[in-house]
Amino acid sequence: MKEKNPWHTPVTIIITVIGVIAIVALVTVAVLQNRPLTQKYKYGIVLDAGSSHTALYIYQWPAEKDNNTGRVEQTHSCKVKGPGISSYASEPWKAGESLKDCIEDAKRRVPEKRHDETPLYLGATAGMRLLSIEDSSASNKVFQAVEQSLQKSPFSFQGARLLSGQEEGAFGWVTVNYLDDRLKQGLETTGALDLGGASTQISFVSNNYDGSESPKNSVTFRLYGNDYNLYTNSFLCYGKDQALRLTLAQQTQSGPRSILDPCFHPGYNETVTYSDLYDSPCVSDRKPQGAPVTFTHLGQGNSSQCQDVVKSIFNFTHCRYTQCSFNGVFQPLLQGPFGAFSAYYFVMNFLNLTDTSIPLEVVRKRLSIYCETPWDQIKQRHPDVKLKYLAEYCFSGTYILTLLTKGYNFTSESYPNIKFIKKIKGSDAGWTLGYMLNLTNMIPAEAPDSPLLPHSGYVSIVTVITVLLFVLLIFSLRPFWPRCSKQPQII
Ligand SMILES: Nc1nc2c(ncn2[C@@H]2O[C@H](COP(=O)(O)OP(=O)(O)OP(=O)(O)O)[C@@H](O)[C@H]2O)c(=O)[nH]1
Repeated sequence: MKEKNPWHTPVTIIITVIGVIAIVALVTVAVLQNRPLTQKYKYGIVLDAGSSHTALYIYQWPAEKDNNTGRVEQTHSCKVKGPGISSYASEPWKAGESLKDCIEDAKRRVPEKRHDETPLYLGATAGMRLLSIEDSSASNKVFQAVEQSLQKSPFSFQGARLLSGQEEGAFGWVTVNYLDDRLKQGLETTGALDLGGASTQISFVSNNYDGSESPKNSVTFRLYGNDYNLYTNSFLCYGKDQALRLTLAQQTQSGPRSILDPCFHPGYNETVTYSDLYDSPCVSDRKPQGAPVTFTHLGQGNSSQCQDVVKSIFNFTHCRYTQCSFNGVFQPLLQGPFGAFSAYYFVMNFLNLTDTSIPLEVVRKRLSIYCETPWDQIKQRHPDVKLKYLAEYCFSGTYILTLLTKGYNFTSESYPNIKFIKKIKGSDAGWTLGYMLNLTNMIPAEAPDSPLLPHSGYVSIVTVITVLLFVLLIFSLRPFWPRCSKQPQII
């Protein structure tokens, strides 16, 4: 006598096997079909041809996600050796040559098969703005030389052009807010403070600015379905190197043989050529007549006098708007947090003053102690720092505080809203990323449709439904289940 197990009928076995195969097939298809493609990247390269130097930035983003925010990141940067391209006005070909090492570097960093589809841009800022004012033919020749050089690269060269101060300010603002993921989420935006060598930019959104007062300061954007009315202004000649020229020009108007500069350390002593100092459109019209060839630049290290001489390069006397920053330029009320980058960061970081929760008065006191320190001691303390940078930190720190408080009207209350930053999530703060995002149309005007479910959600739902179907199938086979009767089936 043998007990017959109903599960062993051929029909049940076949249905069970098919059921199991179906489940495995369904889950496999769900996983494979919806698996993110093996990550392929696209690349973009931007050259920032600044007044003091040129830098190359490489960006990358997942190939199938061009339109999504927060996905473009800087993977590498290369500092071009030598000065900015505007310094090659008398030998333009050298401007093109100077870029070659960084282009070679980029060729190694970007996968070879992506070279020809990688856009390459060069944007020139205040140094070239000044050169084009001074000598437009020389500036054109420099642009031609860099274009010729970049056309020879394997990348897809999209041209070299001069950015307006407004573009520089606005793209810096886009970069900061893109990297902070504020645009896509429609969050309150961060203002951008950029201090270059030859110009400085301030850009922010203010509720009391709709662009009607001083329309030249207005830039409007529609990004991810949100409208922004941005206030931006670029001050040519108020980057830190040109501002230093302005203060030195102020102190040498009578054509002296030596000056005792309160913004340089006691014991500092350098010979400066008048023609070098006045070789910039920012000061050239003020060159004193009959001055000797050189003057001796002596340091005094007197912070309050330094503040006075720095203040004197700003004009606060006329304002034809409801309110102004300086030099008669309109500025609405400051609003929200601010990111301050480029030289703001280099200088305040060196001076150990990036913490804006330190009261402004304490910051001033610390800077004044630093300025009063003799030059020999400063050099001993910082043997590895480039002497040119080292000599100027007292001036630069004083200039930054004066620009922020007297120029832009930051107060003890609003100063903590400033954050001195170099990078955000690994990418340098600056105009280059915003410029590339704009030219590659990577920030859509309207919010992109997001997928209904993430990949993992989709796989989980298919798995749950499949398991439910299997359980149903098992229940539908109830007639074949072994009965719970005590009577074994007799064959
Ligand atoms: N201390 C210090 N200063 C730096 C460093 N790199 C650049 N600078 C100086 O900081 C200032 C601003 O530099 P950048 O932001 O590169 O300015 P830029 O692009 O040359 O100038 P613009 O054309 O006006 O935008 C210049 O005076 C530079 O000489 C650094 O690593 N340390």
